Amino acid sequence: MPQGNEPTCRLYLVTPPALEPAAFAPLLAEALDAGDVACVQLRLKDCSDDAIRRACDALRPIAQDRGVAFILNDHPQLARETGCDGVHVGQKDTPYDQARKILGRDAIVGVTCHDSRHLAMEAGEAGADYVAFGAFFPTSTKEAEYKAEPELLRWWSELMEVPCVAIGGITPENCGPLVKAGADFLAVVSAVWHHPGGPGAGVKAFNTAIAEASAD
Ligand SMILES: Cc1ncc(COP(=O)(O)OP(=O)(O)O)c(N)n1
Ligand SMILES: Cc1nc(C(=O)O)sc1CCOP(=O)(O)O
Ligand SMILES: [Mg+2]
Repeated sequence: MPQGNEPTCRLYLVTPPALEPAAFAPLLAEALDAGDVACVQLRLKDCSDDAIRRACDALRPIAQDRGVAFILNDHPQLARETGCDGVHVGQKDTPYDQARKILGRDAIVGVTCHDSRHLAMEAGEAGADYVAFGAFFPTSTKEAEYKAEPELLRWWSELMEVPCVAIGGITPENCGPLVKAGADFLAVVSAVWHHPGGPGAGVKAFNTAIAEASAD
C-alpha cells in the first residue's frame, strides 16, 4: 500500500513481446533511471525457455538493483529458477494456486481478470497480490478480447484491499480517468518503449500525468 510521499498510482512496465537482451538492457536502465517505476514484467511471447532464462539473467539485475520488482509473465517455474520476484498469470495460464505453490508465499503472483468482477473476486480471495483489468483502450501490442471501463477500477478499489492494475493502450494522455478511478498501477508497453523521446521520456511523461491526475 502507498505510504508517505509515494504516489497513489504507480507505473508497471511490461517489456515488448520480442527483444534482444543485450540491446534492450540499456533501454530498460534508461527507463528505470528516469523516474518512478514500481515493477517490470518480462513478457516474451513465442520464445524458448532458454531465451527467457537468458533475458531474465540479463534484465532482472537491472530492475532489482534499483529496488524495482521483476516479474515474469506466464512461467512460474522459470520465475522461480531465475530469481524473479514473482509471476503474472492469465486465465489460460498456470492456475493461481499452482503458481503460488511453485513460487511460495513471499513471491508476487498477479492474475489477469479481463473485465470480470467475478474473476477478480476469485483471484483476490485466493490470495493474488494484484488483479489486472483490461484492455481499457485499443492496443496494437496484442489482440485484446475484452474491454474494461474505468468504473470497474472504481468499484474494485472502493470495495477491496488487493491492488488493481489497469492495462491496454494506456498513454500519458489517456491515463487520467484510470488514475482517478483508483488504479493502483498502470501497466504499459508501447507508450513507454515507443515514446518518441525514448523510454526515459516515456516514464517521465507518465509520472507527470499520474501526479496531475492525483492532484485534481
Ligand atoms: C499486468 C498484466 N495484465 C494483464 C496481462 C495479460 O495476461 P494474459 O491474459 O495471460 O495475456 P498474455 O500477456 O500472457 O498474452 C499481463 N501480461 N500483465
Ligand atoms: C499484455 C496485455 N494484456 C492486455 C489485457 O487486456 O489483458 S492488453 C496488453 C497489451 C498492453 O500493451 P500496450 O500498453 O502497448 O497497449
Ligand atoms: Mg499469459
